[in-house]
Amino acid sequence: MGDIIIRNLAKEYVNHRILPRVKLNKGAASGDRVLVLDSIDLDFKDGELVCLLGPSGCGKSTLLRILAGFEFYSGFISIDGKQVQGPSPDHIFVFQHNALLPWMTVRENVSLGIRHLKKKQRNARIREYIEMVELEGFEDHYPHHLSGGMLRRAELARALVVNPETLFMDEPFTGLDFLAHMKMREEVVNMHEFIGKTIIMVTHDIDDALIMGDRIVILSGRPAHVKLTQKLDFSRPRDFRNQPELNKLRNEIFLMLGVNYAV
Ligand SMILES: Nc1ncnc2c1ncn2[C@@H]1O[C@H](COP(=O)(O)OP(=O)(O)OP(=O)(O)O)[C@@H](O)[C@H]1O
Repeated sequence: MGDIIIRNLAKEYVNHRILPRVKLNKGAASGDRVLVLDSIDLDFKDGELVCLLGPSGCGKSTLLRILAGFEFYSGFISIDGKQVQGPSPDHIFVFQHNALLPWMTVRENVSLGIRHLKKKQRNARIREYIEMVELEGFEDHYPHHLSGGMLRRAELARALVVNPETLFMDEPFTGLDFLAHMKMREEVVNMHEFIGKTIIMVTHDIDDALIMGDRIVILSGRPAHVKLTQKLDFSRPRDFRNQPELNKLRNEIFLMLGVNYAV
């Protein structure tokens, strides 16, 4: 289960670095406070694929890190009925940039989260997930031998092999070329349909959000509040040319995010 409830969430950073060191030493001030998230209320259903959009620097990654238990916050968040108070093995984070360990092969990287399993069971799981992301034959390769798309797929396998209830993805397609991006997008949608886990994904790409999401959430500029939360009931595979309502929504979202003409 991966129901997520967020109530009255706020996040404030204290930025010490902009104060002169001498002031800090005298203890005259504790730093500038930056309110990043304010009064956020959201509900995500178990198994939903939710895409978070918003202007650069508004706090999308901050919200994702809070959900994954990496940041303190004020307000209330629960996942599957349990209040978020820190990281959990049930909630896996896929980072924006390659986070595979360079001194380990694909197989070793994928096995990281399941080292507690017996060898036979562990090997079967590794095989299953390497097949799922179509990396058969590359098990013994090191990350520097893989293309950008293969690295992202290996990361997905490493995240999924632990069978997490919830997956948090921070711009998972960063750095991929056009074709690899399209392929990965399709793979994540297929994988989501297959495994049915809750996925929360931060993206800059409005098209990714509309093609992939069961729901989109748009945050405002800082301090971010929820500007729009909308369920996407469009059939799949989605196509802007053949689904006029989807295309209309696309134009509205571009406008909402400050772009007058979507191309
Ligand atoms: N550890 C931190 N300390 C202080 N300020 C921070 C910290 N982390 C993030 N911020 C600030 O919080 C704000 C939101 O950052 P965040 O990375 O969440 O935005 P974002 O919407 O994901 O940005 P982008 O779309 O550009 O990746 C930014 O102004 C950033 O400078």
